[in-house]
Amino acid sequence: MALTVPGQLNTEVIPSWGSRSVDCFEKLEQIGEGTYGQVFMARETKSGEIVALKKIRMDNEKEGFPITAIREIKILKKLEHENIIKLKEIVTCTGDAKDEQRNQDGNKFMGGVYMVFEYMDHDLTGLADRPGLRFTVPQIKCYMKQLLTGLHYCHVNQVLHRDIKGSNLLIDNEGQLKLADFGLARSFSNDHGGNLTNRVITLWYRPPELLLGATRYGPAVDMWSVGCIFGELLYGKPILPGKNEPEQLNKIFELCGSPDENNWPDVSKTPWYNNFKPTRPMKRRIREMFRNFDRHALDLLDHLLTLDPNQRWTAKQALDADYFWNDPLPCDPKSLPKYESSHEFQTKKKRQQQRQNEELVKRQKLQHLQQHTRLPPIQHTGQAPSQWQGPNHPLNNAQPPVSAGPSHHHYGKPRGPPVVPNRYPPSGNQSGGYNTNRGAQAGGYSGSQYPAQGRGPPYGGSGMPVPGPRGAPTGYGVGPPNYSQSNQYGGSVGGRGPNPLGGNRNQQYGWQQ
Ligand SMILES: Nc1ncnc2c1ncn2[C@@H]1O[C@H](COP(=O)(O)OP(=O)(O)OP(=O)(O)O)[C@@H](O)[C@H]1O
Repeated sequence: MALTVPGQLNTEVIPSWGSRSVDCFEKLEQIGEGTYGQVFMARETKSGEIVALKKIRMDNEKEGFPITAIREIKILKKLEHENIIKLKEIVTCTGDAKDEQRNQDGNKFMGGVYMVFEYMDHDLTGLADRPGLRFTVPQIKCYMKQLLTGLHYCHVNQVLHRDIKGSNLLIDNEGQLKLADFGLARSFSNDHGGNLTNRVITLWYRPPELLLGATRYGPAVDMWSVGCIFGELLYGKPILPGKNEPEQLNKIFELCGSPDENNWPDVSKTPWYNNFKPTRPMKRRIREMFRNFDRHALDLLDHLLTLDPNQRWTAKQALDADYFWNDPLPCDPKSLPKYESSHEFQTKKKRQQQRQNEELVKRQKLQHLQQHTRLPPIQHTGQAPSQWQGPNHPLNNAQPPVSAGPSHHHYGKPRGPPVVPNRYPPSGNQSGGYNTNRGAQAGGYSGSQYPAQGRGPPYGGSGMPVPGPRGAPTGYGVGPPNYSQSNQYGGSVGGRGPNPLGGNRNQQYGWQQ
């Protein structure tokens, strides 16, 4: 692969791409399963290097190679930055149907096209789901800073990610965080019509302008998602877990206040405003809900979760926030503890296994009860614990079955139920007063307000998932975003003067030593 200086665009074409076979790799285990295809951990046979292979799903493609994959490859080829996942090469496999059958569970790959990525030990959702794991404040600052630095680089280079969420933030055991899954990303440099799809970004992380039907938008959409991730890291669980689009908007308005011409000039011009405007004014409650957060954290959160996309902080503004320049400073990524690998796919699988075990134990107990109810009680003394009652038994570990949060794709249907038990340890305000149990109707919408499914513009009131661009590429329009491209994203990440605590904001956001 041609080398470029990190932080610069890679404009060279790599001629060898696609010329190698996937047979150069040995499949180790599956680490991801997405809308897009499966992801495997694999070893390159010759060098022994561990990589991640993402199989490009072709089964639904009548029209050849999927446009989303072409976009992802094109965008990733041009981005070169330490906080963006590195696409190393593309490999192919021409296995026939018989081979595919035979290799289904073996260590060979089936036919198709694979993207070869550098391997990352965790994704943020998988890592945060580890029982007993507690992120420290310097650690949260460290991850947030890397997320913002990577995103700033994307935006400077006129790329919108459009699917920022925990499972797309990969972390290695050196503490490096990298943005991944550019399947919904798009370059907005040569578009001049502003007709982009609004059916992007996983529901819980989707900004109000998209939910209100905007098709002219810019980097601010990613910044809303960053706000949701930040809130989640501090609060310990997703802060806006809507079940469907109307409920999502309602949750946003309950937390951020209802939009009006004062706090969001021109909101009434968004395509679906009249369908979804709240029936009563609602107060902005971020500072009240999260009142126990550190004031700098609260200030950053407040600026990220700003309703008006034009007033929402950019990645550069966020990197300049006092939060990152006051004690405790972000830690050096290398100083972070090393954890056993954890990907959302695996933690979910483990949980599923645990739930199955619990079910089995329940059924066995019930059977046992049924068998013995008519017998005199027996005293069990000195008996070894059964395989279901040992110290590692799930019942003894008392872990509630948890939903992994929304990581299913984009089109309005988050993975997992809406009420998600706390998956983070307390690191901010645990008694912050944010009531996730408030129902969709609590916020002033009348249920009848939504057009019936299939009628009218936006969403059916039923909360049914809406087909999205991966399934229907027609959703992608061409045209520029309507946000101003003036200097905001024009330069390198500069700071705003010396860090009072010794760091220098002009030094590319260097780490605390
Ligand atoms: N380079 C990598 N190293 C390690 N794990 C990875 C890598 N790339 C992806 N994964 C794992 O695979 C999962 C799915 O990958 P990715 O998001 O790229 O696929 P997708 O099909 O677009 O999934 P989704 O539909 O959830 O967005 C990630 O959440 C992550 O856990």
